[in-house]
Formats: sequence, structure tokens, C-alpha cells
Amino acid sequence: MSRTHFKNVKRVVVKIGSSLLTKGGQGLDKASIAAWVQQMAELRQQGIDIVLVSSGSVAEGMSRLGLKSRPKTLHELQAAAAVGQMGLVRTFDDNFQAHGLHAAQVLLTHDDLSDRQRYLNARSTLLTLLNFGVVPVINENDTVATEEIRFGDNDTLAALVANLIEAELLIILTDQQGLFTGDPGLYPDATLIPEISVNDDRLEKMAGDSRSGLGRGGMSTKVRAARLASRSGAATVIASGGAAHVISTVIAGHELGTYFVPDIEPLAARKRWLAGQLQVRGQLVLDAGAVKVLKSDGKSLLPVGIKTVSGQFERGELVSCVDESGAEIARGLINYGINDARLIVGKSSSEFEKILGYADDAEMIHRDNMVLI
Ligand SMILES: Nc1ncnc2c1ncn2[C@@H]1O[C@H](COP(=O)(O)OP(=O)(O)O)[C@@H](O)[C@H]1O
Ligand SMILES: N[C@@H](CCC(=O)OP(=O)(O)O)C(=O)O
Repeated sequence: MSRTHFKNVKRVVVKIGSSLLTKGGQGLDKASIAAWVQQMAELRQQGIDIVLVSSGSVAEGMSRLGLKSRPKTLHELQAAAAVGQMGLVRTFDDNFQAHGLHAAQVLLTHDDLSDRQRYLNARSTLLTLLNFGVVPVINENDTVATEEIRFGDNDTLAALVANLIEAELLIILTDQQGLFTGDPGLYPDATLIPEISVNDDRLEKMAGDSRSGLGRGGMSTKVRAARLASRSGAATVIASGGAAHVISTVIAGHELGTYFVPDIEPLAARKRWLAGQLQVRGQLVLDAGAVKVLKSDGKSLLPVGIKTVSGQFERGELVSCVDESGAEIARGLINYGINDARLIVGKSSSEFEKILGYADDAEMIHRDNMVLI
């Protein structure tokens, strides 16, 4: 897909980072917000579905509470987020109303998307809002999210939302012009990359962390988000929120920021949901034969090809499969809890009944419940 296709997109996710929204921690940047909303409103009025993923609740809460630096403890962060989210939604609501549009607040935790039923519910609610012509404004539900159930950063949340609603384009607005060959704050000679494949091995090395003290992700989570989004075929553009008419310019297909080309085979819907799971409960080390049948033959994983298992998991939970060098090959929902899995690794299915006292699935992970990495 080239940038010229962006002119025809029907569904877009726009993610705006904390550093942009809050003028480096000085309170919400209302002029910029008005400009972004105007561009989104124009697109909405042309019939394009727009979903906004907005960070900034913690940063705005810090500003309202007079906190000089991002709180360190979870309860302070959660309190700041609760205060700041009020300002955030009010500002977006006022701005969308000024264009005759309704916004809707949607707060999500990772738990909401890891449970298949809730995932499907979130999807139908978002699609219903879009059918009503509403602009959903999504953020992580910071006040209740514990480490266990959080996305961790809104770049990942935005990518999972793009997967959820099958958006064709994810636009990530940040305080840089796009992805540079290195963090421009640390490497002044770094140059902007206008276009790169989501498969390019150099991405990891180039993208670093956040240094603003306001945001959480940095460029590394944005790159990961571009990869995640590509699993449902979505293209990603990372661009500067400060560039004039940034959203409209990207959609018009002009060269701006970094375009991540989604040149991978998109995954089927259920596998996409699997690939978006973040809480990995255990690890299986596979022998070379098992790695081969998974990768090239598209088969299920049998216990006989597993060397060791580790972690704490129940039947149905997500585990990661690695080769003997530790490289991740696949992820999937396992058919046995850790205690039983330990007993049957390396064994053939004809022995399970004798070992476990019952005969169950022959596969450790069925192909339908597995996604290759
Ligand atoms: N290769 C890179 N190119 C551009 N920015 C980078 C790179 N590596 C790290 N960064 C850092 O990522 C920051 C953007 O991420 P972040 O602070 O999380 O912003 P946001 O609040 O928009 O999510 C930049 O300000 C920069 O310091
Ligand atoms: N939910 C948090 C998001 C924090 C976050 O990911 O920030 P950023 O890296 O700026 O997108 C908030 O609203 O403050």
C-alpha cells in the first residue's frame, strides 16, 4: 500500500500523546486540541470513521494538582489520572460539539480486551458509536488498571483498537516529526525516516524510550504499535502533532512523518485477538523438529516436541513458545495447566492416560489457538 491509498480510507484511529496534549506539563494545549478536532471533524463529516485514543490524563491531573513531576506511586498516578481525565473529555467534548459532533468516553483495561466476550462487546459498542457518527475518545482506565491488567502505554492501546475495529490507518501524533535513525534528543545527527517496512530489523535499534517525564511509551512502543496494527492490515504514520494540518495532510497522502508499510500477511480475526494478548503466563522451549513443524508445516504443537515448560498457568492461558536459543516462535492458549504440562512434555499422546490418569487433548496447543510471531 502506498500513501496515495490513504485518500480512500474509511476508518482511522488517531492517537495523541501526553507530551503534545499538555504543552510539556503546563496544562492542556487548547489551541492545538481545537486544531486537531477541526481536522477530525472534517473527516467525520466526509463519512470517515474516526476513533481518537488520547493520553494526557496523568499529565493534565499533574497540572491541576500542581505536581511538578510524574508521581511514582500507583495510587498517586491513578488519582492524577482521575482528575485529569475530567479535563481531557470536557475539552474534547466541547470541541467536537462546536462542530456539531458527539464524542463518547471509552475507558479500557487490558483485561477488557483479553477476555474474548468483553473484546467482542467492546468491538460492537465502538462500531455502534461509529454508526451513530460519534467520535469515541479512548484512554486506558488508569484509575483501576493495576500492573496486571494495564496496556502500559497508549500506543499499544491504539494499535489494539485499530485491530479491534479493523481501521485501515493508525496516525500516532507525537512531539517529534516521526521516527528518526536515533533519538534526536540524544543524537543530533539523527535523520527522519520517511518510510519503512514494519518488518525492518533496524527498527529495534533506532527506537528508544520516552524522556519527557510525561509520556510513558517513547518511540519503541510506537514502533511496536505499528507492527501490531499491521496484523489487521492497518498502515501506521507517526507524525508531529505540531505540524500544520497534520491529520488532513497525512490522509491526503502527502509525505509527512514516518509511514510504516504493513507488508505482512494480515491475521484472521481470532488470531489477531490472540496476538494482541499481553499477559504471557509461561514459556515452552521447543526442540528443532517442533520449531520446524510449527513454522513451515502449520501444525499444532504436541508435547513430544517440547523440552521444558516454566511459569504459572492454567489450562486456556497464554504461553510463549521459544526455540532452544530463546527466540520466540509462537504464542498460544495452552491445553494443560503447568503441573500436568510438566508431566507430559517429551511424551507421546498414547502415554497421557497412564501419566495423568485421564486422556485429554493430544495437542499442547492447537493450531487454531496459536499465532506465529
Ligand atoms: N528514534 C527515535 N526517533 C524519534 N524519537 C525518539 C526516538 N527514540 C526515542 N525517541 C523519544 O520518543 C519520544 C516520543 O515518545 P513519548 O515521549 O512517549 O511521546 P508521546 O507522549 O507522544 O507518546 C521523543 O520525544 C524522543 O525523546
Ligand atoms: N493513560 C495515560 C497514558 C500514558 C501514556 O501512554 O502516555 P503517552 O506515552 O504520552 O501516550 C494517560 O492518559 O496519562
